[in-house]
Amino acid sequence: HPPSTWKAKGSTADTPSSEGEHHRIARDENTGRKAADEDLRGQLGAAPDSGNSQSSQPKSDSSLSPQSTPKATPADTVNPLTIPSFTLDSQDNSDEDDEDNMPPPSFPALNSAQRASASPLPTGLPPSMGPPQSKASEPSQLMPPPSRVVSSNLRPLPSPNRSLHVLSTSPLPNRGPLPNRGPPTTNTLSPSLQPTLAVKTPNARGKVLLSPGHSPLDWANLQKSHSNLSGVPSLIRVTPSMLKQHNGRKGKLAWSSYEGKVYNITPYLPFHPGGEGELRRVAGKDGRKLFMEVHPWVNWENMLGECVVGIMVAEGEGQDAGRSELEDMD
Ligand code: HEM
Repeated sequence: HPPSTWKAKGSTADTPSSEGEHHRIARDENTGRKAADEDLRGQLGAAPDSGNSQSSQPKSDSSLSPQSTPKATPADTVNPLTIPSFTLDSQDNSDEDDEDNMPPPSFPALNSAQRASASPLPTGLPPSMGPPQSKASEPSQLMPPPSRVVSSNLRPLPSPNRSLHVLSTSPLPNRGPLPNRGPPTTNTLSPSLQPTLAVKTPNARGKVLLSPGHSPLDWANLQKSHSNLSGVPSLIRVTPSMLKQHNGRKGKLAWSSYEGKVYNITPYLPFHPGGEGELRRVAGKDGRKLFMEVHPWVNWENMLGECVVGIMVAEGEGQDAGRSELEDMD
């Protein structure tokens, strides 16, 4: 800034302006008009008469040319229009004038979020549906790529024993309910449907362990062999007493009747998925009711097709009676 002495000289006190306050301050800071003139002479090349620190400041200002600086001349000959104003107020006023001449600032600002959201997106979508392009362009705002699947991070597959255990404890689909072998917890079933006896499960898994070579497939293959599994040379007529005698005990065969047909269940005992003990319960008697309570979906005709002994007849009409009748006919 120019020294305050320039203000005192350039804009005289008789100039009515808002700079009067500054001029008074300038005069107060200096010793008077004489001292100010001495400073100006020093600036114009005249011999300085003192080492005043304030007089040296204008020398350092390269913008001040002695030829263009009118302040060395008497104040009455100076054209006020050519005198630049160095006061702070003048400088501020000039800036304000420049700002006044500038167009008003845009509102919202050209780079504001309001303007960005109000302007249509290049995709033509409404702003609410458009992707946050400005944010998406920043790498920090992008979704992280999916982590690579490493085999070591995967859970180990269940062991074969574990998978078998799960399968055994859950009901198989489309196979109907499992038999209730324990004591009844509820009394919702009719008395006829409730099991009369509690059946022990052969193992903790609730699945009967069949001996090797006695799987359902083994039984199917045995039936396909068309070997006579009935234990009789030909179909016979079976009386109720005859059926009762074949109860599978003490080395006797196990017969069971189903809807008028008599089957030799003896060879099927080790193949029965429900266990030999379960199947023995119907030995020597009609097993249809118990059979249907446990697994009505099982086709006993196909399962025991090669085990047919004969047909149920009334007492006194059994094989012996029939044979005698045939003998009588002969
Ligand atoms: C001769 C007559 C019978 C035949 C041909 C027979 C056949 C079968 C067959 C094929 C299965 C397997 C069913 C499946 O997996 O869906 C089975 C399971 C079963 N059977 Fe029999 N059965 C007979 C009699 C009986 C009787 C009288 C009882 C009980 C008193 C019984 C109790 C069971 C039980 C509890 C199962 C379920 C085994 C399991 O799911 O682990 N079965 N039977």
